[in-house]
Amino acid sequence: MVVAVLALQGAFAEHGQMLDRQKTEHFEIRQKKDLKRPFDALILPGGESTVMGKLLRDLELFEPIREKINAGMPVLGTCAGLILLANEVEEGNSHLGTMDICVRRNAYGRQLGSFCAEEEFGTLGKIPMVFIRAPYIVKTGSHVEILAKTGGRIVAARQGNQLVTAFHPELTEDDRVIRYFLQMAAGAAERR
Ligand SMILES: NC(=O)CC[C@H](N)C(=O)O
Repeated sequence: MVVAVLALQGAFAEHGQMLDRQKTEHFEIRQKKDLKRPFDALILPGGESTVMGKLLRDLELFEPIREKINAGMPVLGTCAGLILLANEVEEGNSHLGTMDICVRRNAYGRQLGSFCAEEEFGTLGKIPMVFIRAPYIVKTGSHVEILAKTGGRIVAARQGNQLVTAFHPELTEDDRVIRYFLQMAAGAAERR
């Protein structure tokens, strides 16, 4: 299993460290030629979705990455990565738009911009969740499975090969979310 981490901006290094802890091979995608190297799964990290969206387009990574995801490449989008995957962004433009969700950016206001919570995640039990100027999901399409909520708001979901979290699993020691994603990716690799 080889995981590619989009490394244009934001918290990509932390994802690399998390993958190291899982003893999973990984490399960074910074430019178009990096996409030539084979990989089995992709991580879109947290950061600033507007900046990442612009860089994806400027560096001509946008279309090839969108095509890979639409063709079934397992992808984990955390925070800004979630926003990049959403097909609807309230009061803004969507980016890759491969996932049938509508998101609200910076959704908790300035005061509550960053906070921690502990909530049930699918069948994994209670997961510690770190939110940093996080979005939440306001609407999901019929093929989207809701995996976690905090304060009644959707903060994790899955649609087939796409897994998104509004929080940052890479910033805690708890490895259950990344293990869930790696299993999802291993299942997809088996089916190929
Ligand atoms: N920690 C994050 O990734 C924050 C997301 C950021 N507020 C955005 O809108 O892109």
